[in-house]
Amino acid sequence: MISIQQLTKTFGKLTALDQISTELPDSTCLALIGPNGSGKTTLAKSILGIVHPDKGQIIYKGKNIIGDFAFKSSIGYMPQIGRYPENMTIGQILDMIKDIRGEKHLDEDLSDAFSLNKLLHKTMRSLSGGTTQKVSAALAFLFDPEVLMLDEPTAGLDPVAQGILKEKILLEKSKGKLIVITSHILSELDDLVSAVLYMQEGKLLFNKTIEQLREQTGQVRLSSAIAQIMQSNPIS
Ligand SMILES: Nc1ncnc2c1ncn2[C@@H]1O[C@H](COP(=O)(O)OP(=O)(O)OP(=O)(O)O)[C@@H](O)[C@H]1O
Repeated sequence: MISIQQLTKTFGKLTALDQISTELPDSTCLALIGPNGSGKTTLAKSILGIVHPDKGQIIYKGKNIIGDFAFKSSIGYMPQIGRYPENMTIGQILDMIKDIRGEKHLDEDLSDAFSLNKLLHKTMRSLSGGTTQKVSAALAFLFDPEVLMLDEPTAGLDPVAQGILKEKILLEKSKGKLIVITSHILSELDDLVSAVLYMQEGKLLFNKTIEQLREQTGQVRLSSAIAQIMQSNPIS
């Protein structure tokens, strides 16, 4: 579980994160959603250690992880657009990252399911957007991390690859992992997420389970439930 306490981040006069306090439990696939500019990426990057918050704490296993580089080995990250050295091949990228991490225990489920072993000789420059996404997904899960942060993970993937990734996400959730997905495509989250954290203007509006959202709104589909909540609680 990750516990976020009074997390605040400003950029000049803009408050990107406004005293966010909430808990992200294990065995959860949590959707981090909200309008453009609401602070989702800033929150995700704070957990990833890319953004340094001004105030507050992010507690993982009893320790504040802000500025703690050791935590990074517990987290897998799939960026929306993966950027890799263009002249390197998929095989070289995989080998380089395995070398740097030096870990023996590898989870190659996604590499195998996406048949990346047939593409190892291809340079990153020559890959389609979807294949680059497959490499990013395979890397995020490769070291069997306890926490996964996935940014628009299925965007750009074909339906078969989307299905493979969704199955993998659900499998890892069932093993007790915390998976945080940032997405604007609510329909892709419907069969995946077990909780929703909704942000608006740097504030946390709610962090609720799917069951709570369904009970509150009477809606089965996530997109309909969120739409109903936003209509009944418009934020000016
Ligand atoms: N490095 C930065 N310097 C200045 N302002 C920033 C920086 N990063 C983010 N912001 C601002 O902080 C606010 C929150 O941005 P953030 O990227 O977290 O939003 P988001 O919810 O992820 O948006 P989107 O859905 O468009 O990706 C925005 O107003 C953004 O312009």
